[in-house]
Amino acid sequence: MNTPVRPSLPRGLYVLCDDTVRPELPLREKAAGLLAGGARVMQLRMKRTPPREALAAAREVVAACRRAGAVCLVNDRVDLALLSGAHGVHVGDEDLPAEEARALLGPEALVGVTVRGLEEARAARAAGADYVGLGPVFGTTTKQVPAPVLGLEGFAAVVRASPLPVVGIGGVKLENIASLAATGTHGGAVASDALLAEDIAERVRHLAAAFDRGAQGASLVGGDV
Ligand SMILES: Cc1ncc(COP(=O)(O)OP(=O)(O)O)c(N)n1
Ligand SMILES: Cc1nc(C(=O)O)sc1CCOP(=O)(O)O
Ligand SMILES: [Mg+2]
Repeated sequence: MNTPVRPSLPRGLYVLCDDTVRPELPLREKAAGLLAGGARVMQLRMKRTPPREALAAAREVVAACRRAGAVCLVNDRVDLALLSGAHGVHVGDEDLPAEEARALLGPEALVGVTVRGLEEARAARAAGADYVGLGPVFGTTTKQVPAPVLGLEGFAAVVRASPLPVVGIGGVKLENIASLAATGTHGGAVASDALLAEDIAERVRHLAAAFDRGAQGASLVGGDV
């Protein structure tokens, strides 16, 4: 019998293909720009797209990610992740619990969970999550987040102790992503800084390179900020 193979979450830049940022630009065009810039992991975040359109968009974006060799996760919607053949899902407090997402998607799916601190990261691990999204690291206008800004030091403290790979989110931009990476975090999630750029692909290239530079520094000095 074959053992199920779950993809690993690529390290580095994690992009959000988000319908709340620059809503006039179709998701498929956002995804095309993000992938042209070399995005290796993409979360499709649809908060304002009606269900049938969301399913069509998910199928299109997942197919584009698979052609490009990128991992595609659907935000919130386990049903859409299943129907579109996504690699997995990202869930938070207002979504299905991680255990139920895992039960529906199976052992080959990636499941990410939003956390606000270390205790929640430990609980996410116990619930079968593969990684945690930890934020908000910095202030953001993309979403009203019901939690205080962690700042780099607060974020780094959780990264050091987390039992799961951490993806930092919230206000991550070109000017701060290298410092974020220097905490030793597995990834940095970016929505507006990539999607509001005139040239999305070029911005993604710069963001990914800046993360990698910061991570390189972290590995040289042991990961402390
Ligand atoms: C990588 C990552 N981390 C956290 C979140 C936030 O998820 P959630 O708390 O479910 O909030 P919404 O994104 O659904 O508004 C995320 N999406 N991605
Ligand atoms: C969707 C989301 N979740 C957050 C959290 O902290 O849970 S912050 C956030 C917004 C991320 O967008 P931007 O890169 O534009 O700040
Ligand atoms: Mg959610």
